[in-house]
Amino acid sequence: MAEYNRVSECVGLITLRNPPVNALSAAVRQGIVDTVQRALSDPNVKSVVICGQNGIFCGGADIKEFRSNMTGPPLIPMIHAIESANKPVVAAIEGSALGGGLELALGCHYRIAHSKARLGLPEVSLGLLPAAGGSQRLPRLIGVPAALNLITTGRHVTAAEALQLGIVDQVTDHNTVAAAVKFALSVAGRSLDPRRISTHPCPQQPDLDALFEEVMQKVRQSARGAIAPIACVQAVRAAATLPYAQGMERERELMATLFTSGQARALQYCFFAERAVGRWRMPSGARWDTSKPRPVHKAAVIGLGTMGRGITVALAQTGLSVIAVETQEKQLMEAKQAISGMLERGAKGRGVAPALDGVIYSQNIQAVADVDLVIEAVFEDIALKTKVFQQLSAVCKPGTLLCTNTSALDVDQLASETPNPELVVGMHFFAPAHVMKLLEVVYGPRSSPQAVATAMQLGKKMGKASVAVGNCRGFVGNRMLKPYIEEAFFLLEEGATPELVDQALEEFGFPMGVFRMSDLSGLDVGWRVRKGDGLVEPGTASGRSARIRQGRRYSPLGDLLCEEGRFGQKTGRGWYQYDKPGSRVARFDPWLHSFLGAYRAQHGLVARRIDHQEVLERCLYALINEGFHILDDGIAAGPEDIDVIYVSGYGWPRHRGGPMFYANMVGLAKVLERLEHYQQLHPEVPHLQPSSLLRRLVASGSPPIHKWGEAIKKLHSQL
Ligand SMILES: CC/C=C\CC(=O)SCCNC(=O)CCNC(=O)[C@H](O)C(C)(C)COP(=O)(O)OP(=O)(O)OC[C@H]1O[C@@H](n2cnc3c(N)ncnc32)[C@H](O)[C@@H]1OP(=O)(O)O
Repeated sequence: MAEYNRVSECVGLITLRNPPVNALSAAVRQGIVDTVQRALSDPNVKSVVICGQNGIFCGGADIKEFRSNMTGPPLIPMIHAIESANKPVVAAIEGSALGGGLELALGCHYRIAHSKARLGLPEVSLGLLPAAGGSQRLPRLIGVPAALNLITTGRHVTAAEALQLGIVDQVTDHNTVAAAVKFALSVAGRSLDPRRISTHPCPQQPDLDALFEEVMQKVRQSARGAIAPIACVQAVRAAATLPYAQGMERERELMATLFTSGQARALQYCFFAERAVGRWRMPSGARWDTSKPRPVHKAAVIGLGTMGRGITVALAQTGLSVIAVETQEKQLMEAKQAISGMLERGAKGRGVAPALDGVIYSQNIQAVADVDLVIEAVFEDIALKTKVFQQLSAVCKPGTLLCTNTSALDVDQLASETPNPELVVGMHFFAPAHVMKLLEVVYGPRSSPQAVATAMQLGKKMGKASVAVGNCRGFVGNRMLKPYIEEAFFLLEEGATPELVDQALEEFGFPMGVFRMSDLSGLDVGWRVRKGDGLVEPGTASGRSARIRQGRRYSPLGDLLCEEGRFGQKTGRGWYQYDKPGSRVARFDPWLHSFLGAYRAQHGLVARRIDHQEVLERCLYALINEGFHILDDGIAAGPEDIDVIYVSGYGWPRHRGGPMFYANMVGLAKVLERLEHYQQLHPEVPHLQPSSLLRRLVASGSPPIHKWGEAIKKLHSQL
């Protein structure tokens, strides 16, 4: 797990070997301890180089070991032994040096990095802090403000930035190990005292208290209830104010609390879930590893409204050549200007040239004749989309993949209107499409595995968290959102206020509660859908019957606001009021509160006191319950798919792992009991009726989430 060689006669070369990322497993740590000892005791060795195999230095501690009884030598004494060595030790950093990997490098006396390497302490994103001395050494090396930035955000820096910050001593474009060996030879015999970071004091920083207060305030605000960023600030404060040994003790105490926390479990679950969704599978048995994607060199986007523009930018930024089609000349010109602006801003942020030449604009759908893949992004209307698909089928070369960007329409219905339904998949982007991480790749019963593989691969290229899901109303994300929003409306009828509901959800960790979010996205969006579903009736009806539609409880509150022209931020009025249309600061609106009072009186409803607990249970458990239906229906292959969708696209707090992980943490029996309780109180609300899968999982002893897949298979085979 760590290989030892002597090179250039007097340099001991230690190579970490643990594919794919040379994580510091027990065996690797043991290997390092043994090989360092060997190099230090060999009188022929004057200096030592540590590198990683296959172009990657080290991806940090082995995260998989965190949930087991950890064995093998601990990291801290291992790094101390390197730092206190009497021969220079040089880290040769290629690929990544992250977490424990960078902490190992900080224990070395010198660091040489390849220009393409990335370095960072991302422990905070796993609910931890750099507790192998990283929180104490980094501030001593680069100063408190820069260390706070890196440790509390977990961001990775390029080799160039690492050099500028003083994390590395040299950057090379050539063979990093060769450069490190040469460097190691040049420093052999020099005094190592100034190179032992733990012996340095932190660089002086004026007004330390004010700095920490300011950073702590910022971190608390952005953490939305996550505890690791706060512990990171506390650990760096210890580095800045205490001697090294005491700082290490503080680091250890803070880590002990984080390590066993539910948040760390949730965040580490998210890390693996994001990778697991790439290993997609369909109910037909088709899978990621047996389905070969088609090459996509040229793509097209049809319809350049908000979504089409974002999709064009996301595609062009991957280096693809894109044909962007909009039939109206004025809209085409406006879109061209907007897309160029987005590409320029994006390129500036990434320090690269904008891919302006990668996009060709056209008013004519014939321009897409030779593309490999088309994404249709016209208005959300099945008749219009069907017409576009028929045109595309006539125009495109054989084998072109036809994708529809839709948030709710029936992908299978669209596919059935084309001669090659196997080439059709949905690609549900989220606005703004070039920014938002989530992509739902929707397959119908006739979509070919190759079409799914191609869309998934393209999503990955665009940097999206791409999740393959089955075709149903609302797919996964929006289908689960419906009962969540409905419960929020019902709570208003029963006595809650938008402020109360939003506060409960925001304290839980959502960036915005349901009503602030509805004001942002526009109340008219849901209104249009409900009209299409035949649910909206004139607002004069009163009494209980006005609130039962299509045989189930219905709240017309959202419709009534729309009838008043209150569409949210864009009209300056919605569930809240705004200074002017388009402004973003939501304010209490006395009109809304007297409207709610009058509405309750008209419908004979008596307002009661509702607390945060009830808001969370009704909104979140209704959403989770729909998640169980989705799993039972085979629309999502596993709980990870649902959780990645909610964390990457719907603002579910990452430190709570996603709705299905949260249900697992709360306890399935408790979720079931609360759903049953609310269902008894509200028998006319079908989404509070516990899903049969939830019941069956509880009956089978509530297996932990990583065993749900197995349990579901077993339960289905018993049906
Ligand atoms: C006392 C505590 C001291 C230290 C604490 C730590 O060090 S915590 C760990 C800190 N390190 C990280 O957070 C890095 C995590 N890894 C990454 O960011 C990326 O994997 C990386 C290294 C940039 C490589 O990215 P790439 O896109 O090339 O590969 P991918 O992410 O798909 O990973 C490939 C497979 O490796 C598994 N893996 C990655 N890192 C670790 C790790 N640190 N421990 C265990 N396993 C790791 C990853 O899960 C992938 O496997 P798969 O089977 O596909 O899930």
